[in-house]
Amino acid sequence: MSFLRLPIARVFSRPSVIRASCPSRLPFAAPLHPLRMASSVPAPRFAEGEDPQQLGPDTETLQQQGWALDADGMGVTKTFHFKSYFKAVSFVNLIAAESQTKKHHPTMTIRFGSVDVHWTTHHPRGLTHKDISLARHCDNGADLMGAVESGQGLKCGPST
Ligand SMILES: C[C@H](O)[C@H](O)[C@H]1CNC2=NC(N)=NC(=O)C2=N1
Repeated sequence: MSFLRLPIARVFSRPSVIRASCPSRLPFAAPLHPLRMASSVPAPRFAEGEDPQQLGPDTETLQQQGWALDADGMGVTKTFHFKSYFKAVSFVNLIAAESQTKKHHPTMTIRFGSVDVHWTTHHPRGLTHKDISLARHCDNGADLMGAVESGQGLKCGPST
């Protein structure tokens, strides 16, 4: 079978598009590759109308920048670390302003010295170019706000 000749990483990262025309199959619309069935490695699942040829490589680049794909492949998350609570909140405000402009809003969790950002698209369901582009905006904004490596962020107790 031809897929057996593909490198494992390529097989596992092959993206798929969710077919909104068949809602009863959601969220399991993407055909699972036999090798991925036994694996927990997620693959991106793009919303109807998105271009997987374009967004597949873009998503891989985001993953290389520290963004993690949700288990269902329909969202991306990253934690940004800061040396002060004020910087963390300022970063959130920066993202909030762009979100308002683009009419696309992340889920953000502010901690003492870090912010978790999660992007997904609800309508149409799945990963879209908006998620990808705003995730990139977060990376740029984090640089602007002086984000640091995880070990260097402000900490307050073991769970923060
Ligand atoms: C009408 C309005 O633009 C939509 O409801 C927007 C609002 N913000 C949103 N944000 C996100 N993350 N996903 C959406 O699908 C979404 N939809």
